[in-house]
Amino acid sequence: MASTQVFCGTFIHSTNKDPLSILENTIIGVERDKIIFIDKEDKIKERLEEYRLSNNTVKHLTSDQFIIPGFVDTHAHAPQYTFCGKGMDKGLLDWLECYTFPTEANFKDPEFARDVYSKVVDRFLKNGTTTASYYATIHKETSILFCKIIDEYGQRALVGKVNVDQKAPEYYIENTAESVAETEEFVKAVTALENPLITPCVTPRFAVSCSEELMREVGQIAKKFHLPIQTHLSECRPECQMVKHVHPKGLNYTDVYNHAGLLTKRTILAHSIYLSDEEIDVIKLKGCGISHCPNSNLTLKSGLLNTRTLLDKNIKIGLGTDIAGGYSPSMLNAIRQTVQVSNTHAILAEKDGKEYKPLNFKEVFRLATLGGSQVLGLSDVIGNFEVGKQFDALIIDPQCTNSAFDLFDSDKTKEDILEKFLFMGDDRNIKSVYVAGRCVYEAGKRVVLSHRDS
Ligand SMILES: O=c1[nH]c(=O)c2nc[nH]c2[nH]1
Repeated sequence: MASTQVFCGTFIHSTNKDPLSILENTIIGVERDKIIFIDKEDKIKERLEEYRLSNNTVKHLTSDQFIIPGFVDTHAHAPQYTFCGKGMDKGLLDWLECYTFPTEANFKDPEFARDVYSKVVDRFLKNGTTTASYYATIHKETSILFCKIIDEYGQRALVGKVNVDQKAPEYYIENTAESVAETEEFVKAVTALENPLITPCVTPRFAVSCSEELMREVGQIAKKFHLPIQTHLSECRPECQMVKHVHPKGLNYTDVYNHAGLLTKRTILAHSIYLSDEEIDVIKLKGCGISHCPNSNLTLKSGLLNTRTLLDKNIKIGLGTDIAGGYSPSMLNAIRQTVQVSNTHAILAEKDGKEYKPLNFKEVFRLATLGGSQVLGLSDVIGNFEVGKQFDALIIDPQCTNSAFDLFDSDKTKEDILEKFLFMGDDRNIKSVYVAGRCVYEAGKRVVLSHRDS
């Protein structure tokens, strides 16, 4: 069985019960894209015989290295990568007008789009993001081109052609009927790529820039083709006020989406900071997931999501970089900023004489992997290491050349080393990136291998 590989060493992942489960001296067998066995290393001989495999199929990690699941970025605006790290002086609504809409308008041009989109996917893979839920732009053709680029690189992704039919500049607005028709054409074109790793995602930008009719119509497309939906919800106070003004029927922000049929088990709601208890109940009832994007929320001065409260209510939560509201395309940054936002809640609570249990690094590691897979409706497929799931994984090398951090004798356990990597590591410590069992990136060199090369 030439397409079977066996990885041998330490694996660290999360389960529903345990945010950090460390499997030492372990072997994981991967046939094509799927995990076919997980066993102790002392069973290697039996397993190789059972599957008629030679020793050459075994990849032994060094004693310092370990394997974790690939990161899942639940919210990223791919076209905004061009101004990532710039333009952090404004709040959301001015930022959209000043930087975002003018930049996204450029994606009408396929040459420009190809260059930027290739760099985004390359960067995300280098940073260990094996799955991303991307927003493209309003342009159908270059949104399809983006999917073809993701296909070439072998990343797993949800991708949305964005819908905007109001409250945007004239140069970046669609006619409602055209937006709906092009969304369906986009869905059909992406489906025709026949890449099981790429899912079209219905993407009404947010309630400010979408009419009720547009939201209803694209909601119907999601229903007809059984697709996920992504949008923004309650990101900052001026935006929440604006929604009341634009949709004046007296509904709260969440109900504006609910009445349009946009809240489903496969809806990804970015931000969701200023929700009332009633809104949280609706989100729970509908089974939607929330993408927490702390870098963006701090950079655009939007607010501080109370992740602990939502987790206590069993709402699905994943993390997002939200480039370029967030200035970093790395999920390691999203992990760190999630911890900092949670700590800020604890500081504020203490000031008010209240108790607040901030998230620890293990819980946040789970949000960046398994949590993200739940938010994207992919928890049967990815998120951790279980027999039957696909092998999306990162080989972490804490002792690589130019490592971003140092280890000391006091760093005794794999848990210590994972913690250091999550807070101090960077892409130099990510040695290899696997998506659906394929190595799509090796440190220092890109391996462009799509699923079609099998
Ligand atoms: O962070 C954000 N980025 C965006 O591009 C956007 N559009 C609507 N709402 C948004 N929020």
